[in-house]
Amino acid sequence: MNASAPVPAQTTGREAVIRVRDIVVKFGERTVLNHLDLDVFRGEILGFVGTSGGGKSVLTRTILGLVPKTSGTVEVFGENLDDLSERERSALERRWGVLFQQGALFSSLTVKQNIQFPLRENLKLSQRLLDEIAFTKIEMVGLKPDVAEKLPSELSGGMIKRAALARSLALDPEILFLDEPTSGLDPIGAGDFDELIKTLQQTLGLTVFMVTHDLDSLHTVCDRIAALADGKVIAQGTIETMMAATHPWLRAYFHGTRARAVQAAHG
Ligand SMILES: Nc1ncnc2c1ncn2[C@@H]1O[C@H](COP(=O)(O)OP(=O)(O)OP(=O)(O)O)[C@@H](O)[C@H]1O
Repeated sequence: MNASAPVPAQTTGREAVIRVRDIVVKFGERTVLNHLDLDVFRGEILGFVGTSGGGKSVLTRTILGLVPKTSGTVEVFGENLDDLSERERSALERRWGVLFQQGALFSSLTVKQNIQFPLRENLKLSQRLLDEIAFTKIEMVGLKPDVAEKLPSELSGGMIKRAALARSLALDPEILFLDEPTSGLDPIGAGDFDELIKTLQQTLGLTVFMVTHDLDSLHTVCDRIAALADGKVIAQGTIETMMAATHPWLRAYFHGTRARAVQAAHG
């Protein structure tokens, strides 16, 4: 780990399912991630916060292999992603699910077809089994069965998020990546979605990497938080650790007006 963000004692000895080491990502002259280290431990919900435009999505996309890095390593399930053959890489990718910020459902496909898309791409299953799985996932994310035949344009924002979540769960992943899952939802919808994430983590044993700005989510669902500023993880630990941190951005974020209101609400 870098000197500014030592791994807290309570996390040592746990299995890191994602291990990011010394990652540098540059776009032209601009360095977005600057020798960043991060661990995500099995079974936890890690909330990833940071300055706006600081590189949270870039880190997520780097872990997923969607952004080329200048240097550093990403290990997932103990495998260095750079060392994998194409076949090994596809097998590993089937073990994670991703929920992008806008849901990113295929607009011309029904919810059922969207959920079945990754299944068809990766497995050879009968239509009966495909339907059974789609309906299980729809139920799992708290949607009614009649949503199966609807197009994304016929759904509310909250339903689209749930449908996209159902698709990201199609292949029974062990890790779930969520990019600002509650953005665009009203507070009640956001609270319900947080609760759903927590329930899924507990019932499915998921490890969750969640980029968020939502202080309610950090308080209610995250086991641990990591904060990004100046291209590095500047602090990590529980919400109490974050609140005790002295970095100016962390102080502003965790002690601002909005933060005080949220703390009052969560006792
Ligand atoms: N493909 C790209 N090419 C060039 N610059 C990029 C690219 N992707 C991201 N960036 C830049 O990298 C920086 C970090 O972007 P990123 O989207 O990761 O920030 P973020 O922390 O997720 O921000 P926010 O909280 O506002 O969503 C931004 O300055 C962005 O413009």
